[in-house]
Amino acid sequence: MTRATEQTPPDAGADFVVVANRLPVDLVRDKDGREHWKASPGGLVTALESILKANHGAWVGWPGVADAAPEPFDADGIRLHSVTLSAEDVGLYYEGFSNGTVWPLFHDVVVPPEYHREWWNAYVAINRRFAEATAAAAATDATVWVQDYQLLLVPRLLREMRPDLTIGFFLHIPFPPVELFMQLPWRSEIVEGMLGADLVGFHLPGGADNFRILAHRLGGHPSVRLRSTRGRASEIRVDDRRVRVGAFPISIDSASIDAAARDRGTRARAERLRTELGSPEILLLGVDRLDYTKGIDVRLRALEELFEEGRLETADVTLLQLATPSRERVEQYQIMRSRIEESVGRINGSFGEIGHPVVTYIHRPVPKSELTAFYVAADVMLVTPVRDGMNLVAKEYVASCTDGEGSLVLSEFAGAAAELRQAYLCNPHDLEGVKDAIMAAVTEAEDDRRRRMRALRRQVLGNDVHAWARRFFETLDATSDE
Ligand SMILES: Nc1nc2c(ncn2[C@@H]2O[C@H](COP(=O)(O)OP(=O)(O)O)[C@@H](O)[C@H]2O)c(=O)[nH]1
Ligand SMILES: O=P(O)(O)OC[C@H]1O[C@H](O[C@H]2O[C@H](CO)[C@@H](O)[C@H](O)[C@H]2O)[C@H](O)[C@@H](O)[C@@H]1O
Repeated sequence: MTRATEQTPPDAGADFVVVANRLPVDLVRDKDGREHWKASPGGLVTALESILKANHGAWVGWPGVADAAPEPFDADGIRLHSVTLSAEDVGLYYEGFSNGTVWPLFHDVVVPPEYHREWWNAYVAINRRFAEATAAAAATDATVWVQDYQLLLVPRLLREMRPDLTIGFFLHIPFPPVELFMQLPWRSEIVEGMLGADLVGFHLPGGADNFRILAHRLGGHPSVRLRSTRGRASEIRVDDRRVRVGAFPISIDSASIDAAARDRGTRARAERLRTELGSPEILLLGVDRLDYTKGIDVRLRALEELFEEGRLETADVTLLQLATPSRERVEQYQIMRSRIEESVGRINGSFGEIGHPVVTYIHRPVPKSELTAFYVAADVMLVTPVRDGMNLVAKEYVASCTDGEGSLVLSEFAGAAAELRQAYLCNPHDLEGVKDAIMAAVTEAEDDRRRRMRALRRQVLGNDVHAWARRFFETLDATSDE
């Protein structure tokens, strides 16, 4: 990787810049070629909105379609800077290196990662493009927060271009064990890229530990553990700099989801939904991007066996599975989609009645209000990923259980399991264990179920996404004061 050249800060620029693969709005191109913007209000936007507005904030990201090159514009007080990606860039950098190499490698190699020099070269070039756009958007001494695995090289590139900046980096997906990470042909470049930040954040302490070990093994950078009242934190020495490393588990806008779930319209929609689904005694729910990490296949297999064994009665139980389309041009996603749709067909063929499938499967996004009604309607939420950075769906479900009813079956391999200890935890690789967790969630005494949900709600309502952003910034501020 060649060094980036130092740049002069722009006269006017933002004091706070978020850099993410995607902008907080998506450009939508109609069939007739017309373009319009659609808000994509993820949790990150909600968490950072007030900080962005108060600090002349800017957001640098890809508008979501190939070859789009809109000029910078303001949306709700935030300056949006688009990074243009050609169709070839999308194929090599986004679908290729980001989602064909890093995503499976960092998710415990649940499908084989592919290592292609052409993908890597494009990843380096596009990371440089993001860094250049950020360097041009940031005011002197600004704070920049780089997001996620698509931009692992940006912190170092940006530091080389703009040494005046304070740089934070947060990884939203797991950081893998040393033995797996060592497969990566460009492992040193990736670690050095991340070490360009002043603060590197992970969801879990284990990810931070893995990173610290790799920084030493690959770059010879020593580290020390810091005393911290809230979890473990470390500091890595990189030449004359100190890079802080720590765990910052992300959350949701708990209060607003709680309020949306209490809304009369939402509750009425939830009632109607249950009727439309045939008024089942027990409504199971799954909500995921259609991704091979999410374990949709695991829960379908568990359900099929529970029906076959007669432990669940098909007359009483129905599953609503929302599987929103994701990364559809990546082969492993196509393979997983076929497998899931085949299972849904087989289960309904074996156990459904005319007009009453036992699995209702939706493969398209639904509006947020509809999703909240799904959460309110469900008796049991099934979250069974084989590996997941956090899983916000699990927390959203808990925030929606405003009457204290509802049970969460949660994989131990989701980041959320570290906080949601009172869920019905299961190992997604142990099918009998998953079946037992579902049965416990369905059959446990009401008092016990309510006790679990009370504890889960205390956790989720007491630790929201605003607290997450605050903790990250306080730590980042402390590093720049030292
Ligand atoms: N509005 C809407 N949001 C969705 C839909 N499907 C998933 N989501 C949201 O997408 C997010 C998924 O986050 P998470 O569970 O952490 O998994 P991720 O997909 O790997 O980021 C949650 O905030 C969900 O509410 C959908 O169909 N409609
Ligand atoms: O942008 P896409 O390729 O369509 O993918 C959507 C996002 O998926 C990933 O989400 C992760 O972040 C969540 C919040 O921290 C976390 O709960 C979840 O476990 C992760 O999988 C990805 O990291 C994002 O960059 C994508 O935008």
